[in-house]
Amino acid sequence: MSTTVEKIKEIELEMARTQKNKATSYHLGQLKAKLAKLRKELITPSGGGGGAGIGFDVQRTGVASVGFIGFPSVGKSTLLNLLTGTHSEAADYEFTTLTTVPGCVVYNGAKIQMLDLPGIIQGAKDGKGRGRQVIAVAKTCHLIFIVLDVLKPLTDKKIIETELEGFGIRINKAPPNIVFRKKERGGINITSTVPLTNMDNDEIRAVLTEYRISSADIAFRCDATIDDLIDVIEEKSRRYIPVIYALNKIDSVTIEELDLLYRIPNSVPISAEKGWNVDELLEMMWTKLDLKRIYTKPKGQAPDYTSPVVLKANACTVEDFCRSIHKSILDSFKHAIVYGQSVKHQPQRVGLGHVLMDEDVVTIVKK
Ligand SMILES: Nc1nc2c(ncn2[C@@H]2O[C@H](COP(=O)(O)OP(=O)(O)OP(=O)(O)O)[C@@H](O)[C@H]2O)c(=O)[nH]1
Ligand SMILES: [K+]
Ligand SMILES: [Mg+2]
Repeated sequence: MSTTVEKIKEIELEMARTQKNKATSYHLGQLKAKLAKLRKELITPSGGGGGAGIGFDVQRTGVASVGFIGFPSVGKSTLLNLLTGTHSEAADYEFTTLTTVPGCVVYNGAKIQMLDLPGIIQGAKDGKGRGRQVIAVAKTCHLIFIVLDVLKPLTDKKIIETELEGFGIRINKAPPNIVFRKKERGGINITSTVPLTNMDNDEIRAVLTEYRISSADIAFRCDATIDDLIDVIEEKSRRYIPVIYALNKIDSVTIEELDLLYRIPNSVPISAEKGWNVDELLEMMWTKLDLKRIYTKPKGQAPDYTSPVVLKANACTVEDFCRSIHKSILDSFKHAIVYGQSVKHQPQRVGLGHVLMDEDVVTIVKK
């Protein structure tokens, strides 16, 4: 019996050997689905526990978390220490950090947890080093800093992206716009609002057969690839997480080299050791986290701009606002009065379902 890792290697080899054409598309679709299933096997913790493992589970605090991923000695711990004032051992030898080290930064009034992690190496997702535990922690974060050494950013970037991808993390990407509904009967019904140029019916059929799906409605609303389809079928094991590339150690390159680095999308060149350009990194972090600051205004008083209630973009209704203060508020809630971007009239009376925007000012009126 070969191991899961060996089986994956065999399939990857076979895919590399198989030319993509009309005659092979069914076979390739089948291989891709098989690969996705094996990967899932690999990343599902055995023994049923959902935790990442000893030394990797830390108490989670704050409204959002940022995980640090990178090769050994790129400066992850130095960066954590700089941003949060925590002490995580930093040294010039690899694998200095062996567990998750949490720190905390308050930015725009929002408490954000930062998680320094051990370095990963190529093959991490297949169980090399502690890669699987490390990536499992990153998968629970709202944002990932991929920390790269500026002296070799592009090769490292590619390797790390592949490791995260293999673990079901989709970076800087929205979920594919595919509506997938499994049914008891009725066969496969495929519709699309745009021409599908990346896959043919044989490939789709192969994937569905591999997943033993015989009845489903599938509506493609984007020019999806077969990998997108698999992601939608495997929805539960996928996470769509924004990433910032922190290009560290810019104190060791020239201005000309720095200029080139700025062309990498979603990247911020920094020096964790010298504290250079940290403001830009935090600003981009804030943008990517997409948090909403809501200021409370007690009736008849000035708004409190010092300590906003911070909400996530996917949960920022008036109801979410009330809940995050105290759920008992909901019992006596009559309506809310809102000033800010989310309302047309200043102020405007709204109900629990109203969606708030960044820097809105809210007064809760009780029954
Ligand atoms: N020149 C320079 N060196 C840096 C910078 N940031 C970190 N270093 C050095 O790089 C080495 C590794 O730093 P660490 O912070 O331990 O790196 P790490 O990524 O946490 O390493 P592991 O925990 O082993 O994976 C140390 O010698 C740091 O002093 C930087 O901005 N510039
Ligand atoms: K180190
Ligand atoms: Mg470290």
